[in-house]
Amino acid sequence: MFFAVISIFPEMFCAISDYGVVGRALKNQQATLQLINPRDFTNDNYRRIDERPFGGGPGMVMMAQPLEKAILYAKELALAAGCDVAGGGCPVVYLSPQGRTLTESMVADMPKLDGMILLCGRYEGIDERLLQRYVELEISIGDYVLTGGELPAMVLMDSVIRRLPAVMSDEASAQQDSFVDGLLDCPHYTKPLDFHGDMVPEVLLSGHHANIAKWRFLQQVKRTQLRRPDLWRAFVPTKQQAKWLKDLESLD
Ligand SMILES: NC(=O)c1ccc(N[C@@H]2CC[C@@H](O)C2)nc1
Repeated sequence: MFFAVISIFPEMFCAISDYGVVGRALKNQQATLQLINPRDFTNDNYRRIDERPFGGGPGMVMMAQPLEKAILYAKELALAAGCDVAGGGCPVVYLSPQGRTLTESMVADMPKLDGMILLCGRYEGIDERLLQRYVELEISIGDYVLTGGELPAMVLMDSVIRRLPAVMSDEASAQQDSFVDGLLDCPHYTKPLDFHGDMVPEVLLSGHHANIAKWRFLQQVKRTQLRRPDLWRAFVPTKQQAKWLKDLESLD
């Protein structure tokens, strides 16, 4: 999957390109990451990419022209990478608090894309005319304001790349399925068996996989009911899960 990032701080992205599952996926070319700095598309000696806002007010606004050139260059790279740019296979995505809040179900659909061009703003934001002309999808990672779109862009890429078929291991994808059906995750345990007298739940040591699956599911249910009643109300159990739910009162 192709990713192009437009940012005045491209160095920030080593936080995902140099570590862990995502770093490995990029190294193995299971996903590609092109970093594009709008400053390289300026014509003046100061490489200006921001200006004072019309109408006054605090701060600076990112100018349309350097970003437009950077977006057009990103589209060329996407084309060269085989993305169906004209057919919407590689949307320009703007990260902002005004966007649609990112959810796992949105993430689940993204690997179907050929790629994404992620536009990261700084200062007070980006000239509205650039956004209206080029942005196809506006995404927020939550209802709070950050100093830039880079961290949201990395959150988005991490959530998508980890779900690419070649990246996710088998047992993780099974786990992913249970999680993505709208329940919170179950508790996890590993060595040592005894942590300050806190022991690992017996069922997890039993080797009885059906009982373990049932216990984990009921733990997810309990946790979701307690912490996210909104998710619980929307949850639709499978036939097997519905059977397990009948035993909920027997949960330890
Ligand atoms: N919640 C979010 O996903 C989010 C995204 C971007 C952001 N800040 C940038 C800086 C200027 C403007 O481009 C928007 N804050 C919060």
